[in-house]
Amino acid sequence: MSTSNADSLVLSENANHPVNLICSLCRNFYNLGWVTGTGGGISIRERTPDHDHIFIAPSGVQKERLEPANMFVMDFPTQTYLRKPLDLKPSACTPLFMAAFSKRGAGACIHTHSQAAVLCTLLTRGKTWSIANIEQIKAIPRPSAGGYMGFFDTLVIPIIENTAHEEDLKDSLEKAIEEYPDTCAVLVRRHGVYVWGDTVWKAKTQAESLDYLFELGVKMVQLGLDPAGPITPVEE
Ligand SMILES: CSCCC(=O)C(=O)COP(=O)(O)O
Ligand SMILES: [Zn+2]
Repeated sequence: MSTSNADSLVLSENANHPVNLICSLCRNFYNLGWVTGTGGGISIRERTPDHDHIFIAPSGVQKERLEPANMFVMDFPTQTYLRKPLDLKPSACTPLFMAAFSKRGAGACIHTHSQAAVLCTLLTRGKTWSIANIEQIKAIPRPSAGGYMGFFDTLVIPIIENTAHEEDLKDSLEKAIEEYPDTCAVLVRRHGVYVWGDTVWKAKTQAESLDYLFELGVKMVQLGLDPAGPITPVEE
């Protein structure tokens, strides 16, 4: 069987090729309850000395059943599609993924519909969600200091309001990215979260750590504890 130039962009035996990673990670995310019922997904940017490509899954498909042949490939510098599967549309999250690539130089961006993320947005009517003094915060980067957050730091994640259509979140997500220069994530009220990282593995670690913190934060509120409150002194 002959293969077109465009198909060669998505055909690889390498498990770490972006299209293969999108398929395997989406199955992983599905099992975590992050991308059920077609919601959520991931986009990966591949920068080499020869090219700068964005790999995007199709819209409205069950993300745990993706195959490499379903993938869109965009040339990042010209923002034109190099590969467009017939009868499919690129993810509605594409403008949001592009914001993370353009404004943060991200290597991957993950969007989840995790219930823990959604619950955190419902526990406040404010524009941020916070948690403090939890070990897992140390997995979250703080680019302004050139490293990672510390145990005694307060993690603040901006929350934007949901819109009728995913793509209409772009302007408010970009605004949140600018207003919170240290953040690696933006929560979307009643919807989920976007998390990005310098590499696909950093994006995954950060998404897992944040989801752990979201779930913990929800449980703390259920127990009457303030996730962003001070450490209660222990008895001497
Ligand atoms: C029930 S999912 C609604 C759309 C959405 O929020 C989402 O994250 C999935 O968008 P896509 O276009 O990638 O299917
Ligand atoms: Zn979504």
